[in-house]
Amino acid sequence: MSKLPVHKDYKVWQNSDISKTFLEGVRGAIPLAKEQIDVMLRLINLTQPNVDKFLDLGCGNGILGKAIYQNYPTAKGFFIDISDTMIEAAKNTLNSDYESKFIIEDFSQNTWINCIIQEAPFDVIVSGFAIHHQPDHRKQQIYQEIYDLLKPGGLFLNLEHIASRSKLGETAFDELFIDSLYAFHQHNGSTKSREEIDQEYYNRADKTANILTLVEIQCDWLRDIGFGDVDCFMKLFEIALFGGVRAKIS
Ligand SMILES: C[S@@+](CC[C@H](N)C(=O)[O-])C[C@H]1O[C@@H](n2cnc3c(N)ncnc32)[C@H](O)[C@@H]1O
Repeated sequence: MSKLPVHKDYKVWQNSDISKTFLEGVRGAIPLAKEQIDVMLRLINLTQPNVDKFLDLGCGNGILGKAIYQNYPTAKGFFIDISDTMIEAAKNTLNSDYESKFIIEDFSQNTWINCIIQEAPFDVIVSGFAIHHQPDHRKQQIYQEIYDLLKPGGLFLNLEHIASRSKLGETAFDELFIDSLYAFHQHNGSTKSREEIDQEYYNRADKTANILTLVEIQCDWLRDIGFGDVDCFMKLFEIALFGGVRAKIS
């Protein structure tokens, strides 16, 4: 069973042990992680002939932004995260190969905009598994803030942990994730049993910080804000890649 402290909100990520546990023991076990990034890049390629500036919100170690650089190596990337451990990891991931700016900031308050507004507009804004810690009214405000930071025609993609519509979907997701974690840890030489992994999964410190919402509802919020081409582009049980394009004429 996990010995990490239990937090009730997104500030759980400011605990460096929790951030490290995610980076070392969970990120690599996310099912279909490579495919999610491939689909993200495909959508960026289809909508953005050029990417001058992108933002990775709740960047962790910068895995999503790093993928964008593969196709747009001259882009300027901005990486925001509340955790200094994560920002350090992002700096290490990206070295000095690319033009990057790293900002420690909390997007739970609308004042986060002040740290980045002078760099707007962005061609692309991505976020991975970060916004779901906010209550629904704040999620909607964040999506509006993201819309305002995009150029007309700019793309927002959220790779996110979303709610299941059914108990079956929830159970299938949990079982898949535990199998994937078990395989990942075995591959890395761990002797933990599947039951131990199962216990850690259900007792993990950041689980109580999740505020999951159906992807259909979140897509409707994006449409209400004015995003076009809104879609859930990929979904595997409780993992969804969804987003839309800021209207070209406002
Ligand atoms: C599950 S990790 C995902 C990291 C990365 N996006 C990825 O795909 O691997 C969630 C990240 O969101 C960050 N985060 C959560 N709430 C935040 C907030 N209110 N402001 C800024 N960053 C936040 C955490 O510190 C953490 O790095």
